Amino acid sequence: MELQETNLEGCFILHPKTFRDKRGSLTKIYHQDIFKGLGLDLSFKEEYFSVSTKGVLRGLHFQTPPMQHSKCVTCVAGSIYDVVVDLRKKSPTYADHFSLILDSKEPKMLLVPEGFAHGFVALEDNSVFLNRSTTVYSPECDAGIRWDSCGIQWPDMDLIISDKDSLMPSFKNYDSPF
Ligand SMILES: Cc1cn([C@H]2C[C@H](O)[C@@H](COP(=O)(O)OP(=O)(O)O[C@H]3O[C@@H](C)C(=O)[C@@H](O)[C@H]3O)O2)c(=O)[nH]c1=O
Repeated sequence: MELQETNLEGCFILHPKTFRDKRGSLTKIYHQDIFKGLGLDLSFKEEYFSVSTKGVLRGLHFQTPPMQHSKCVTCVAGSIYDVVVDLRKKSPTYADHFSLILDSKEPKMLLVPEGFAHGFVALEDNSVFLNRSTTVYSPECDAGIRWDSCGIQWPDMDLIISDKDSLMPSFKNYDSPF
């Protein structure tokens, strides 16, 4: 596993090892000791996946204290345009974002630390997003900011957005707790 820094401190791209043979491939996306060796001593508490049609935008989401979490996200089928926004008020990159394409052909993960909002757009039908978090889901602490309020250049396509996400506060009207 290789760790690649991004423009946002504490947010990393992880390049897992993929074994390929005539049957297909096998990719190891989590190994506790390897993560520890990379300085990622995280205790993951929950994991889930979602399936999205092309054009579905989910985000920008995070959990507020005391249920804030780090997470490790990837795409195991199809492809997604994945984005994080730094909500840490004291960070030199506060309000900045980072984006990358995650897909199953060349597996990568994004390590999203506490204090970041996260979202993505599915670039293909049946894109499968996999999320592992260091706290469990808390409806009370489930929060977000509007996808189009952070200066992100989203892919130019017809977007499908939930009512919940459409009604999120804008970045400038949100008082970040981080
Ligand atoms: C995220 C989540 C949702 N749910 C429920 C709540 C709701 O009824 C249904 C769908 O929830 P949402 O609309 O919030 O799902 P979704 O928009 O896919 O939420 C996800 O978006 C991406 C961008 C993230 O970064 C994730 O952390 C998560 O917030 O699933 C859980 O029970 N547990 C969970 O962990």
